[in-house]
This record gives sequence, structure tokens and C-alpha cells, in this order.
Amino acid sequence: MNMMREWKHIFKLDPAKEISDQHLDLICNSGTDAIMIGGTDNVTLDGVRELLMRIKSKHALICILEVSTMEAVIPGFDAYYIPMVLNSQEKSWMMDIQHQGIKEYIDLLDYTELIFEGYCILNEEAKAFKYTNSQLPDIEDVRAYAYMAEHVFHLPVFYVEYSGKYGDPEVVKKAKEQLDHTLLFYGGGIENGQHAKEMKEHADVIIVGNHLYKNIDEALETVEAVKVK
Ligand SMILES: CC(C)=CCC/C(C)=C/CC/C(C)=C/CC/C(C)=C/CC/C(C)=C/CC/C(C)=C/CC/C(C)=C/COP(=O)(O)OP(=O)(O)O
Ligand SMILES: O=P(O)(O)OC[C@@H](O)CO
Ligand SMILES: [Mg+2]
Repeated sequence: MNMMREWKHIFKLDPAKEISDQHLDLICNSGTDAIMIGGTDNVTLDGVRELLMRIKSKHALICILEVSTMEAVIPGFDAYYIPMVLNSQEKSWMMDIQHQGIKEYIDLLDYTELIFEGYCILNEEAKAFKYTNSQLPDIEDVRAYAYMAEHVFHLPVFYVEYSGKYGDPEVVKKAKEQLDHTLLFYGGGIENGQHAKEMKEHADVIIVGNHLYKNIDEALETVEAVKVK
């Protein structure tokens, strides 16, 4: 948890997508604070294992598994991030799946390696939004979810998630104003340094995912953009 307080930038790699060795090296040498491996669908044990091995065999970089299915959890990561979808209309995505996972692994768990993330998903077109049957929150809902993440659930992370779409900086600003201790993660549609800078004005950490697979040079620029003040 303490290490996260220094972070500004994370690259999120989807184990269901192809990435060349050359691009993977560029990503790992970019100066990003951590690599997060995760996705909503087609996340397999083999896909996760292969990506982790490719990174860890060459790079001393923090590697996080963002768990979306228990079918694809392996040891060897520096930390395991567990989404809890606060704006899902089904309690299972917020509470029951996590409860089941803890019940199953309770005697093996090292709680210092587990980070629970309060997700608020704001893009109706995102796979994760549909998958978790989420309800589109307005800005006041987001403020209330941020408040709950910090003061009700005492979560280490509140994640404003626009996966696939560049979000509204005003929403991110309002969420940040509500938070003192819980870290604010922003992810969604960041495609260049300007986007990264704008969201980093409010978020503690920005996450860049899909653009790595579309325009690697622009995606890499997002690291420098948030590292220089
Ligand atoms: C051996 C070992 C180390 C054991 C430890 C095991 C462990 C980690 C135990 C933890 C116990 C526990 C609490 C388990 C529950 C885990 C679980 C299955 C949680 C459910 C998470 C959840 C709500 C998933 C729903 C989907 C979601 C919110 C995914 C987040 C990632 C995301 C939004 C990705 C973006 O989607 P993407 O697929 O990239 O979309 P595009 O393709 O459109 O870009
Ligand atoms: O893939 P993008 O749109 O960059 O979003 C990053 C991350 O928040 C997805 O979970
Ligand atoms: Mg993605």
C-alpha cells in the first residue's frame, strides 16, 4: 500500500491480446510505476502465466494481477488487486464473488499482497459495465461512491473507470475532492500526453491500457507526461 502512494502511472496489459517482445520491452523500460495484468473476458491461466514470465524474466518491475476470474490466478505477482464494483446493480460483483474467493483461499492469503479496489464504471459501452450489470452514475453518485469507498469501506483505492472511452475530468476532480486517504485511480481512453496530464491533475494514478495496442509511441508518451511536473 505504501509503495502505491508514490505512483503516478500504470500500464494495464490484457493477457487476451497479442504484444510483441519489442513493444513489451518498450513498455517495461518506459518508467511506468507498475504493470497491471487484467481484462474482463478471455483471461486464461496460460495467458496470464505467459505474460508474467515474459515480463519477470527480463525486467525488475512491479507486476500486479487484477483478478477478474479465479480461474486465472497464479503465484508470482507482487500484488493482487481485487475489483469491487460499487455501481453494479448486483451485490455479487461488489461482495459475493470476493467473499467466495476469500472463503476458498482464507488460509493461504497474505493480506499484505491483496488490494481491494472500489470500482465505479462510467462507460455504458465498456465490457466491464455490461458484464457487471452496472448502473450509470451521475456526478453526485460518483461523489457518494468515493465517500463510501473511503469512509464506509476504508478501501485503499477508488477507481474511476471509463475503460475504452476518455472520461470527464470534472467527474475525476469531484471524486478527488471527496478523498483524503483512499487513492484515486483513473483509467479510460488515455491516448496521449495531453490526456494523461489532464487526468493526472486530479487522479493520484492514471492507467493506460488499450492505446498500447493501437499506437505504442503515443501510449509511451503518457509516462513522461505525468512524471515531469
Ligand atoms: C495462489 C494465490 C496467490 C492465491 C491468491 C488468490 C487470491 C488473489 C485470492 C483473492 C480472493 C478474492 C477476493 C477473489 C475474488 C476475485 C474475483 C473473481 C473478483 C471479481 C472481480 C470483478 C468484479 C470482475 C468484473 C470485471 C471487472 C470489473 C474487471 C476489472 C478489469 C477491467 C475493467 C478491465 C478492462 O476491461 P477490458 O477487458 O480491457 O476491456 P476492453 O477489452 O474493452 O479494453
Ligand atoms: O484501456 P483503457 O481505455 O486505456 O482503460 C484503462 C483501464 O482503466 C481499463 O481497465
Ligand atoms: Mg482493455
